[in-house]
Amino acid sequence: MTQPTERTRLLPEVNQTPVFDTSINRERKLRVKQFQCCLCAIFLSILLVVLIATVAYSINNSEVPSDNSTSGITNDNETILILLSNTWPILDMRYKTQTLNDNTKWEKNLEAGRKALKEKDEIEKNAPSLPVHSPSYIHQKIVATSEKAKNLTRFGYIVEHATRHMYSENVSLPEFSKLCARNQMECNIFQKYRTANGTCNNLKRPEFYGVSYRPFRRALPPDYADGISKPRVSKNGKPLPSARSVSLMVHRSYYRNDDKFSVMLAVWGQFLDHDITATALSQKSNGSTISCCDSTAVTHPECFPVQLDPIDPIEKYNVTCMEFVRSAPSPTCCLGPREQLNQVTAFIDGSVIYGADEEVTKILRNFQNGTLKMYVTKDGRTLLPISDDLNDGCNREEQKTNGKYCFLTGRKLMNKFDLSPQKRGYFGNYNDSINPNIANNFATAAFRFAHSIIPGLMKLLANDNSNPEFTQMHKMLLDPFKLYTAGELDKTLRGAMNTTLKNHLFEGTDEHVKQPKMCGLDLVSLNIQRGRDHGLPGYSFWRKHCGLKKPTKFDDLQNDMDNESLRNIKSAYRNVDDIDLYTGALSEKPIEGSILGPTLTCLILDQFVRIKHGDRFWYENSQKPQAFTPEQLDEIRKTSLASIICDNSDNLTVIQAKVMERLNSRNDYVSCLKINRPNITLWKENFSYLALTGGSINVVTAEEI
Ligand code: HEM
Ligand SMILES: [Ca+2]
Repeated sequence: MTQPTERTRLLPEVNQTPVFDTSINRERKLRVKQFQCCLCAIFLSILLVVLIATVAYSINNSEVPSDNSTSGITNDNETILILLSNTWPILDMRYKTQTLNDNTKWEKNLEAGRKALKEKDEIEKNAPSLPVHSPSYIHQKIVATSEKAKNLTRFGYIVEHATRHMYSENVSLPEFSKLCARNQMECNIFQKYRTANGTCNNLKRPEFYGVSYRPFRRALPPDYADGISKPRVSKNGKPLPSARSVSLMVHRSYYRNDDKFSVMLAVWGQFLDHDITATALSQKSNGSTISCCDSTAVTHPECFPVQLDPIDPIEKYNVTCMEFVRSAPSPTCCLGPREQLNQVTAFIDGSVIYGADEEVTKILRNFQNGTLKMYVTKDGRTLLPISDDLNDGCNREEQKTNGKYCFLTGRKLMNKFDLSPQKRGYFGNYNDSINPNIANNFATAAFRFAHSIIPGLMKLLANDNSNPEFTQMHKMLLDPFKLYTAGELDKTLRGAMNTTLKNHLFEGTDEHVKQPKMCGLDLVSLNIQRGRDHGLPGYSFWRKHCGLKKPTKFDDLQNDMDNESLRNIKSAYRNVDDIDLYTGALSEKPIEGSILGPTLTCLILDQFVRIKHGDRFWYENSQKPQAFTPEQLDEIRKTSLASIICDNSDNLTVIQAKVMERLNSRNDYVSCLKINRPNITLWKENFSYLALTGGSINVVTAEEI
């Protein structure tokens, strides 16, 4: 059976009847659903810029919080100057790997890898799976890993164990001239549209840069306990403090309602995140989940459960261990340390909507008027299609009552890095030497900063905005079927635009302490544990990477963190180099007026610079044949998330123009009819281009750089 993915499992053409009505592919009047892929991707890009701009806006324009005694701010100008003095994007540090090629020299290593895979498959037969619909089950299912990823990561497993064998045989690494053998791929330089999997975007590295199903980029060499794949340990060789202890000790609840932004900012952020990162998790060879906390059963080699201290508040609920399965090893073309697999394209190309490879794209499309398949509710409204897996953790009636899943950069910098959208004209800084691939640190730590701004309660607002209802965020997230009821979609949209974000940088939810029985999972612990699983070096090394002062002792961080955070960090960790990136970076004093400290600013900026400057199909680029005309670009610039929401909601008639900002007198309701929209008639397909090339394909052969 195909594995579900969070993104899009469609009903197959025949005979699958989930709990709810199957779809009749009917078209509905809504205009936006008919957008072509490229258009939607552009809108995504613009909205990304809005997101960054919003964060950036906060960096320069927010009021300094009144309670500086706890949060403080970092020395803004000095930090910005340090950041600016880096060469951007910041150079990745290379490290040694050994090219895999047909050379039989490696065959015995690969043989050892294959043997390890067989052994794993054998152990797995007796290792338990998780109970369907337990929180961890849902977690493993929604952190979706596709069938394709599963098969690829099996090769990753072989490579990892081949590397281990090579090391154990004490084979010395010979000098190498290039990191990996590069296959040569032929690309059509006249290709007007992006490919679904990102290939041929970069003509120098057509099958690697930005492409889906490739390993995450390493900005710093990994720090594994054994140099190959075992999760990071303390500098003194002992285990690190448990991720859960760090979560409880350092990530204290520190609520301060941020009244500037609405939950829509986070909703958008997460949507964007899913366009650029999706880490493959380990699963059994038959695709089932892996349970790690049953001490009486066989332990799966990919288990890395979070240990709990006897004093943990969860203990009283008889929970002694937190489920955690490692991310799957990515196949690489080299023998070397373990890498993780990004299942999606690094470009902001709408892969979250259309799929990140050709096969998925085909499954999703109607092949009629450029429409996607949709689910049509009884009352004729269209929603996303339903998963075809009854056990995907969501697709169940009982889930309705059983929602147990519980989880809780400044304008100056933006301008400097050309991250702001142009008001007119083209963006001229495409650079084919830039590797846009998503950094492991970005997916695993830096961009997860936003987990700290999600409120526990969501407002639901009916038409007249009176009598708000409240629902717990985690319940709402796992109850998509509520949207089948007329009015619920609009209530949820209004709620997201009218609930303000939390700004608890030193994140931690009341829930993860008070209601652990409900959760069994704590997102902060997962983030920390994930960083160790991926061998992310400690926080201090990332400071150095960003040009900031690398601490050699805890007290060196006195100016960078507030007293309480530093005190807690000191009591949690033994060595300053042990501090996890997620914890250290979130504990930094924010740059004045921002919610992000310097390390997060640096890592996030670096990634977005790469995504924009390294994308040949960026909507503002002037390269032909894909370039838009200046007139088309002007139309695109009229798009806003507000107009998209107006067009796709059921009966929303008024909206604030800046939906990611709170409704207020300067951002008040306006009629949906008054919101600007692009004139899409400028996109009437021009076939003369095909006629010009006579339908023939000009091929450029990719070179090595
Ligand atoms: C209600 C809101 C959210 C929930 C419940 C949630 C939950 C999760 C969970 C369970 C994971 C996987 C944890 C692991 O096992 O390692 C995850 C990963 C992640 N989250 Fe969130 N998240 C939310 C919002 C956000 C937002 C707003 C952002 C960013 C703006 C974000 C960024 C990320 C990133 C980058 C990852 C790694 C994704 C990957 O590579 O697979 N999340 N989140
Ligand atoms: Ca993408």
